[in-house]
Amino acid sequence: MIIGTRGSQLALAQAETVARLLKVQGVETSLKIIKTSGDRFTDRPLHAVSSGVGAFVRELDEVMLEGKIDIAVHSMKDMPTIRPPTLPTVAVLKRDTPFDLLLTYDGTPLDELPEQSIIGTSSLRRAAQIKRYRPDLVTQDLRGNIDTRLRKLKEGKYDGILLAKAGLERMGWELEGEILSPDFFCPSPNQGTIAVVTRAGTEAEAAVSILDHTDSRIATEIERILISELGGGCTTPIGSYAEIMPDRKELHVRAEVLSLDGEETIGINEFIPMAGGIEKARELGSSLVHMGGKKLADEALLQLSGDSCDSDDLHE
Ligand SMILES: NCc1[nH]cc(CCC(=O)O)c1CC(=O)O
Repeated sequence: MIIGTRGSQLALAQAETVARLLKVQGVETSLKIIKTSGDRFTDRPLHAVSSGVGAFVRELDEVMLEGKIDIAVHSMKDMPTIRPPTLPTVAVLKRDTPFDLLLTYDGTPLDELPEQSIIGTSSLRRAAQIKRYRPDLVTQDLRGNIDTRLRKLKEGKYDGILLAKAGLERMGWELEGEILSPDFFCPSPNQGTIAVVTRAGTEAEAAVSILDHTDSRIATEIERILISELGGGCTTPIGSYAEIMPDRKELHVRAEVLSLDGEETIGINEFIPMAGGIEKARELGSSLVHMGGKKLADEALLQLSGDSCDSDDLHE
C-alpha cells in the first residue's frame, strides 16, 4: 500500500510512524511524496494560499481519489472541518503532547523575557495569546518548516519562537523549552494528533482502522464541535482543547476566540460528563456564539482582508 505524504521533515516523520505501526500489523507500505500548495508558496501568508482552505490537505485528497495513493497521513489540526465523505479519517492515533512550546534564544523563561523581546510565530492564535499574556512583547511573523524556524532562532533573529511540542517530539529533537499551560495558551483544536485517511471501502481502510485510538478520537471530535459554530473555522485566533479525566467519567474542555491583539477573549472552561459529552459540547459551542465569539472571529477575519478561511493554525 502506498502512503502519500508531504515532503517536510515533520510530514515524513509522521508518515514513517504510520508505516511502522502498520508493519507491526503485517502491512507493508511505501512512501510517496506529494507537493502541496501550502509547501510551494512559502513566501506569502498561508491564509492567502490555496484560498487558505486545507492548503496542506486538499492535494493529498486529490491524488488519493485518483487512486495514486492508498493512505494519507495528516496533522489532524491542519484538516478542515468539512471532509469529502468518501475519504474518512479511519484512524486517529494516540495523541502526542498537545501543548505549545516556547523556545528562547538564551533559555530565558516567558515571565522573565525583557520588554520588547521579539517572539516569532505566524499562528494568529499564538500571537494573540502571547500578546494577552505579555502585552509588552512584540510578535513577528515566522513561517517555514520546523527546521527553518529553529535556524532563524539560532541566527538571533528572534528572542523566542513558538511551536507545537508534538512537532519536535516527532522529529526526535529533545530541545529545552518551556511548555505553555493550556490555561493561558489553549492549543489549536486537534494539535498533537495524527489522522490517517483512506478511501472508504478499501483494503487500506480495513488495515488502518486497527490504529484508531478511542480516547484521542473522542477528545479531538469534541474539540472540533466546540468551535464548529464559530464560522466554518477560519484563520482566526481560536483555541480548543479537550482532556479526558483519568476516571474517564469527565472531560475538561476549554475553547476560546481572541481578538488579533489579544485584548479580548471569549471562552469556556468547564468539566462535562463523558456520557452525553458530544451533546454538551454542542451546547457549549452554541454558547460561545451567543457570548459573542462568532462576532469576534468575524472581526478578526475582516481585519485579515477576508480572503481566507480555515480551521486552525494552518499558517505554520
Ligand atoms: N500548522 C503546521 C503544523 N501542523 C502540525 C504541527 C505540529 C504537530 C501537531 O500539532 O500535530 C505543525 C507545526 C506547529 O504548529 O508548530
